[in-house]
Amino acid sequence: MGDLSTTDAKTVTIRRARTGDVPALRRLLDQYVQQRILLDKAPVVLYEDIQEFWVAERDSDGQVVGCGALHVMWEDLAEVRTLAVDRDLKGSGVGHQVLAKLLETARRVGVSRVFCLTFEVDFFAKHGFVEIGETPVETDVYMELLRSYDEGVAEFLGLERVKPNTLGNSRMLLHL
Ligand SMILES: CC(=O)SCCNC(=O)CCNC(=O)[C@H](O)C(C)(C)COP(=O)(O)OP(=O)(O)OC[C@H]1O[C@@H](n2cnc3c(N)ncnc32)[C@H](O)[C@@H]1OP(=O)(O)O
Repeated sequence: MGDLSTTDAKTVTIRRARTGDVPALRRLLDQYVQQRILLDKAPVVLYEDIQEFWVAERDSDGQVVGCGALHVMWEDLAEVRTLAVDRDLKGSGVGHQVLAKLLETARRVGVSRVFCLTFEVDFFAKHGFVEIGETPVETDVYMELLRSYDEGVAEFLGLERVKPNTLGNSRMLLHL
């Protein structure tokens, strides 16, 4: 057989992440953390969060070329995190496939609203996310969320101590 066509080389399968994917997740993150596009996550955090992650595995060679995570914050609320596609494959539809899977997962677990913090406003808007200002929870839920040790929840709440991490990002919300 000859070389794979360009289309075949970009065909991926979206599957749940496994612990063995952590080095590949790190490689994907490393492409974007230095420019402060994505927040860094230590390997231990990736292992702890592995059950939240989905990956895009390239069919032609089994390489992980995309990832994304869904973090549930409250009964009706989750956040899309760490959505990343290998630099060489950007614009091939992989990001949309991973995000679609995260939103399907959100529906399945019973969440009705999905938050994200991103520079990629147009990309998320294609899936119905809209920019928001205030943190979209009632005061009693806000007070409960303050009890979380999770940095992402602190960013969602807009706490001063994490604001340097989030400068320039847009806060977006999708109603499923
Ligand atoms: C909450 C968070 O995690 S925020 C962080 C988001 N991540 C980042 O900013 C990290 C850096 N960026 C990335 O990793 C990626 O660019 C992402 C995740 C933002 C988007 O993933 P990509 O795979 O590049 O996006 P994808 O290709 O699916 O769509 C982008 C555009 O590519 C083009 N495209 C989509 N499919 C194809 C295709 N088959 N062939 C050619 N072009 C295509 C389209 O123009 C598409 O635009 P559309 O929105 O009008 O459909």
